[in-house]
Amino acid sequence: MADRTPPLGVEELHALVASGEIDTVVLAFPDMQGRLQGKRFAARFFLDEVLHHGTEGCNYLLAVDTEMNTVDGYAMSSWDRGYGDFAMHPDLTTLRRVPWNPGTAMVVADLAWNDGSPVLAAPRQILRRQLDRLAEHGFTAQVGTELEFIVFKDTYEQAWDANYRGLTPANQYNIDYSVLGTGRIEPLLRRIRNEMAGAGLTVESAKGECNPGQHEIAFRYDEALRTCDQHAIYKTGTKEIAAQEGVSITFMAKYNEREGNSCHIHLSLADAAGNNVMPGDGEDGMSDVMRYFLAGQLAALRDFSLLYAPNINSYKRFQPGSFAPTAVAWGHDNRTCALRVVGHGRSLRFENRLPGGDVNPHLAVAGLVAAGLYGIEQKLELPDACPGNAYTAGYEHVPTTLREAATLWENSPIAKAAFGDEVVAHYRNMARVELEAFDAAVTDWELRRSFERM
Ligand SMILES: NC(=O)CC[C@H](N)C(=O)O
Repeated sequence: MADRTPPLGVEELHALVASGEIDTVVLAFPDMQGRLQGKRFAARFFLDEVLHHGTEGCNYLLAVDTEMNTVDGYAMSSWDRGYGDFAMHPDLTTLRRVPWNPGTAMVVADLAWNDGSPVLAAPRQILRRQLDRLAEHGFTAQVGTELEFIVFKDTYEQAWDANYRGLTPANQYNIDYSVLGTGRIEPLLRRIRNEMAGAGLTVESAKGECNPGQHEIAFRYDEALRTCDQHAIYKTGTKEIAAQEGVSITFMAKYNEREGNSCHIHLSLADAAGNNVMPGDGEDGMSDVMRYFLAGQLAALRDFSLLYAPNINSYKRFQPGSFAPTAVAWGHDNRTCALRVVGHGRSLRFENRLPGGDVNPHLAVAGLVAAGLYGIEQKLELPDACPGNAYTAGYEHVPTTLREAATLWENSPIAKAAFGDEVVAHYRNMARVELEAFDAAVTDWELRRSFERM
């Protein structure tokens, strides 16, 4: 990891503020959708006050819908409870520059109630709890997330005004792995790569993808919480850079009827010495721990789909022959399965192919860890690998709608045992709110089919 810009130290921040190089500090936390919510502080005020005492934010930030409407059904936050504050405490291990905002540093916050107790339903707290459980078994989770996105030549404002119709993608045809295709927007991709490196992320590469204008930038895996924080920073930063460049980028799971935007998540376990514990001596090259962990993924995949695919739109990706999964199956380097085992020896890991670009990484990785722990604790037996085309092999299907996923989640004993009733109810309500909003909406699909022809 030689090329990593180290996250900023507090002493260094003091010096940069004194010299005038940094004048702004963003303090933010990932919300239920994985978006960064918070405030931009004058750097001197941050150093004098916020660094020591934190700040506050309205607790409705974990109880609104995607469009920031107040909605009912959340036990921790409501009109009846007065929509008070929760505290935001900077996690200084996340302090970094964000080069796309000149003179600015950023730090991620943990949320707590006034009595100091953690906000259990906050995504970062949910992940921390599962990582603590994993640590009790002597392991850390090493995670990489692979976000795909589509670039349009229209600005975000033009896209909004056009109702997201008739936009011009940055490439006009399939540019999967095409160096010519990525070259077409290399100034944008290069800015994103270099400025993310300046924010402390370890960039690996950029490549083209199948849907016109679709690309992927890969980052090196890291410890789970760090990867998830960086995922949120990258997503926000990429949209900010796109806006500055007069273009727009979407991470939505399924923008149109062509290939969706995935966010494959890779995970391996390391022991206290940092060694990967996934490889073993058996014929399949896997350790018992890996087999249990993978069996847990299969057992909980449907119950935890809400964490991997949290929106109405997420479920439109799961189409046969699309490289997005439909089958609850695993295989060795098999891209037709929801779970793909990849790498050898030190690099052995599995990939969950369910999540789309709309995933909340903190929640999804919490799901992967909880599922794996279920497998370890129950010593679950791993079914046979799928050797061929999992799309047509008759496996159990991943949920096809948010409604199905929400019902599975709500009734899951695995979810209740791992996450607790409060967290299960909170995210069940989030799905209910989305479903009610969607059920009440008249879509352009209905208009096209019905206006004249019905
Ligand atoms: N790189 C790939 O395997 C393509 C994934 C595909 N875009 C999806 O939505 O899942």
